[in-house]
Amino acid sequence: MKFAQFVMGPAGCGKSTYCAIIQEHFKVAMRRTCRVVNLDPAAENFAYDCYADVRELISVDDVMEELDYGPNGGLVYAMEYLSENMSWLEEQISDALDDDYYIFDCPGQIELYSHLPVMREIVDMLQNEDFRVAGVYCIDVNFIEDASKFLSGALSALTAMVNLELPHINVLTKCDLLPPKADVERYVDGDTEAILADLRASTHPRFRMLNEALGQMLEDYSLVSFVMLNRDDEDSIELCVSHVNHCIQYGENLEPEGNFDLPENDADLVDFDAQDV
Ligand SMILES: Nc1nc2c(ncn2[C@@H]2O[C@H](COP(=O)(O)OP(=O)(O)OP(=O)(O)O)[C@@H](O)[C@H]2O)c(=O)[nH]1
Repeated sequence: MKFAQFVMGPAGCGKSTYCAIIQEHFKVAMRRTCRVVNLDPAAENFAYDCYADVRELISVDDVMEELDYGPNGGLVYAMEYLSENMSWLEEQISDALDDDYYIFDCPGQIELYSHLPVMREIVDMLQNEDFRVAGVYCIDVNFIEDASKFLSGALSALTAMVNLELPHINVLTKCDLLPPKADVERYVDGDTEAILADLRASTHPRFRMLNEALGQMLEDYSLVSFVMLNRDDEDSIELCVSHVNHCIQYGENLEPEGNFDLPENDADLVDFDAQDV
């Protein structure tokens, strides 16, 4: 069995940064390799060590230049091209061995998860290749400062979850930017009643039944809980990794790999045995 995270979320929510943080955590804290594959043909730059890059197959810039498409049409064209040339991606993962771990950094456009088949096709291919895949949906914590924004974010996460049918984790990114007294606990804890109370106070009464139906649906799908990720807080990174790994059952009984340089000072060693998976 091989393992993978499929990292999704709106443009600019911090997907690539999330991938870099997790790759670094694997390397330093767990001393295991984590290969990150860029699946965004519109990506510009990223901080992780990229194992394979879809832009070697096709980039949105090339599509826009050669076919005179706009950025959104170019992205859809590029992803459909990837779908027709799935052998490229199969080739990139062809040397994956048992217990290998991959992260796929996906494009953000919602239509790829709502009504285009390509992301589902990629997931199906990975599962056929013996990958156990977790869907990781990133939402910028700054965009859930009120209940209606939270509801929009949760519904877009639900779209991806329903479409891909993967074990699913929602991650609130950029928590280092939260002001000290920010009140996001109710969203993190999945307190649907508190969220509905906020919605009742902030939206017109004619939306009351709709809001309550949406709140009920989120509760039914257990979608109102999120893991907070603060890149400056190692405990929060570890918690996030352990949530994701728990849902794909990665890590039990795995030894660290022997090919990492150890820090000179033993005190710098991170206690990877304590990882809570
Ligand atoms: N302070 C802070 N900034 C972050 C964090 N994550 C991302 N950013 C910033 O947010 C911006 C977007 O981050 P990316 O990681 O490129 O986001 P993305 O979702 O991959 O973006 P697209 O690929 O364009 O959809 C960059 O300027 C990052 O430096 C974080 O955890 N903390």
